[in-house]
Amino acid sequence: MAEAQAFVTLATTDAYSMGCIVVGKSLRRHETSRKLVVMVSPSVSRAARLALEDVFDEVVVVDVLDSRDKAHLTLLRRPELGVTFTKLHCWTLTQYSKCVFLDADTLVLCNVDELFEYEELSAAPDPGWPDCFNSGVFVFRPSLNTHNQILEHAAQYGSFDGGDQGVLNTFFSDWAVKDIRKHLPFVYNLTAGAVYTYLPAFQQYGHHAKIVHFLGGTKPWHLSYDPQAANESSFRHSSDNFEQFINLWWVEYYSKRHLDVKQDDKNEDHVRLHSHQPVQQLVSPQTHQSPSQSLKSSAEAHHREMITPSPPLQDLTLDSLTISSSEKPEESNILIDVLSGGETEETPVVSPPSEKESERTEPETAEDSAMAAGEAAAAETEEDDLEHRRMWEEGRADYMGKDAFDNIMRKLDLFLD
Ligand SMILES: O=c1ccn([C@@H]2O[C@H](COP(=O)(O)OP(=O)(O)O[C@H]3O[C@H](CO)[C@@H](O)[C@H](O)[C@H]3O)[C@@H](O)[C@H]2O)c(=O)[nH]1
Ligand SMILES: [Mn+2]
Repeated sequence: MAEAQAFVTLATTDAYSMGCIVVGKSLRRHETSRKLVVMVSPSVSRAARLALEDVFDEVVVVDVLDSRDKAHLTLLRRPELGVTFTKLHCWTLTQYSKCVFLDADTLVLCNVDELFEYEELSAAPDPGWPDCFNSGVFVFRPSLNTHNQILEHAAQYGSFDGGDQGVLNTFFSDWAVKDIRKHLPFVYNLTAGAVYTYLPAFQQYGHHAKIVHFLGGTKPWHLSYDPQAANESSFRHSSDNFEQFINLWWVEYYSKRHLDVKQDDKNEDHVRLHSHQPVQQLVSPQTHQSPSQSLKSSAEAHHREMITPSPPLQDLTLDSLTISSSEKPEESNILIDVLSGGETEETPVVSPPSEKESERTEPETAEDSAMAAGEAAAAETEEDDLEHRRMWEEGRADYMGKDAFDNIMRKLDLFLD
């Protein structure tokens, strides 16, 4: 019997592939010891697949399954979700004994390998109907037998929401009441909707978020940070708490770290910092656009990204920076760099991906950006900084305090001055 375990995600389009990249990178950032698998349909472009291969241990091509259940999908107002039946193919990954499925629109905030201690079918409640589980994060055991049974069940009963979540909830129909151990804590599948409907709970418990799920029609890759809109009270009211996660999503999307630490070739030399590794590049989210404008431009940016897998910025190596790489032998974390003022030798280059090449602002020299970073670092005492870093590494980032969106933005902006 297979012993290996894996995190599994899915993309049937290039846009959802962007999400998978973030799922994979965020799992690697937090040093999962499990394999990473992405299922893709043949409609995913070659460029997108190549980008996925950099992050995932396995890219598995699967056929698209479609519920074609217009009636129910219309009820859900999401005509595109029939294709989520494709998710059911995850049960065919029998080279693994146990897996954790993560939707492509999730972002992992800390190491969540403990999820493998749960049994099939474990999942968190859906915020819309808590007696249903949300199928964006679930623990399962691959089995061709179960796969067949679920497909037969789907053929016979359909899906009450037209997507996989409806099928899975009627198939694992005793989830709500049978075994509380199969209820994942909500922090493993924290959705924006829950923030809006129960803000005090988010303020109380949001610090413990482990996986954020961008459930709904608008995904991070459709959006960009808009500081102007964020200051308008209506916008602020509804979304300022969740907005920071969109920013983190973009930071993760553009981060380059961890691409070369796939489990297979993971060894000490790879994991530790090495002076000839390309310098971490960080591209801040797009700015100065209304959400509707950015919908269009981020699609264009995505297009660019998929055609040219590397970001449209020049690659720097540590050799081109004047700061010594020997001062800090520890692998640094790009988010820590940003949050703590970027005082490490791997000063990230921050530049907004603007529509026109000429609009791009870049630090004049690496020294300039390093100096700005140095000043920012001085504002924080070393002790605070160490504690902050330790908390971050333990996955206890204070997204609503020190690591709040505004602080991240402020520190990102320092690099642009
Ligand atoms: O065109 C698509 C649409 C979806 N997906 C994949 O299917 C997942 C689910 O779709 P998503 O857009 O994330 O759905 P949600 O907005 O999260 O909506 C809910 O409803 C869906 C349908 O039941 C469930 O699959 C979700 O887990 C549940 O959270 C995505 O994350 C992708 O992995 C694709 O690859 N291509
Ligand atoms: Mn989802």
